[in-house]
Amino acid sequence: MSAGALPAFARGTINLAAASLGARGLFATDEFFGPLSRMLADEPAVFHPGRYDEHGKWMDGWETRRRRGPGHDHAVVALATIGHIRGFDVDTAFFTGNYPTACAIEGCHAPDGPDDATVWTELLSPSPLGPSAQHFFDCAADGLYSHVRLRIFPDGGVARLRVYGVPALDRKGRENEAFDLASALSGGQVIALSNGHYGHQRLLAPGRGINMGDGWETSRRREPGHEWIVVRLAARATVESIVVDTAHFKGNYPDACSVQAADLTGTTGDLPTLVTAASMFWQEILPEQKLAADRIHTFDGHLVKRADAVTHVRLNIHPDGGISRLRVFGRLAEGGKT
Ligand SMILES: NC(=O)NC(NC(N)=O)C(=O)[O-]
Repeated sequence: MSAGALPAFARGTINLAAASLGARGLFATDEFFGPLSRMLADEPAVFHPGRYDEHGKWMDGWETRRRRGPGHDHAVVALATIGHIRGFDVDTAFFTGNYPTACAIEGCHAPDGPDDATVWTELLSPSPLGPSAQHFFDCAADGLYSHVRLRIFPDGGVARLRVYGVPALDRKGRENEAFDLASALSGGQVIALSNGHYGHQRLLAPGRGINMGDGWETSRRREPGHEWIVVRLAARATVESIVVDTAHFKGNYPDACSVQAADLTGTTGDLPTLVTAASMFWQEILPEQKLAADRIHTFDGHLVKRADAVTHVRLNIHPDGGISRLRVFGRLAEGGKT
């Protein structure tokens, strides 16, 4: 596998253990050399050869002290949202003389947090780890998980733990209310786009962008036309309002935006390829609207045309630029699992 490439099990998933999505370290048996929170950072781990702190060598990850007796270390992570788990990346980047020799992972479904009575299910049996490398493990477990417990044998450092999974949409209590169906935490997902030169991964993330790198930004368009991005909603829904946030995009916010939508229930085949060709003809639900720099734009009832229930939306930006967040508020419709 080439550097940066992800295994097949990660396709269509998000990292449920990403701090930027809301995952948190809840407990660790020891954090002497490196706090658990560092293991959940989004950015790839780095190494600073001359950097030491009062505990020893500064390492970019969770690192426990050397054990001098029996036992092993473990840590509990609250996932960003409850989901189905497809696999893991246990990354020991830069841990060369202090990586654990093996790890194991368990999961539980405890929306209010695990306690002594919590039942943990083994998701990864003890598996060997090596120095400074990503270790991908697929996970065939059924069920929904809110937390994982990482065991390391006997001690040592893990630069990053990534838990690849698919968020489970919580429909309870939502039958009669509008909510953001594009949210990555509900299962909204970008499936195709015309240009993502400076990234697009955070377009559907929770919260506001912290800087210009926290959103979708295209390169400068040097020919006629415009850029677009297609989002699969968390479920089939009727759209009521749309929020387009240009936070931090000041010299490069798009001049205008528009939104189209379609119901692709029952469509089979390679959806990213299909929508690339077909989405330009989808029904327009928001006609072209002027945008402003660094601002939340809310387009509601009188602008958003009430379409039938849809499963996908296409945000067009004219002609190019950056959008920090897209939110698509709607109500659940019958059937049509996307
Ligand atoms: N050079 C080290 O990293 N040593 C120790 N770890 C840290 N972070 O200082 C250790 O004992 O594993």
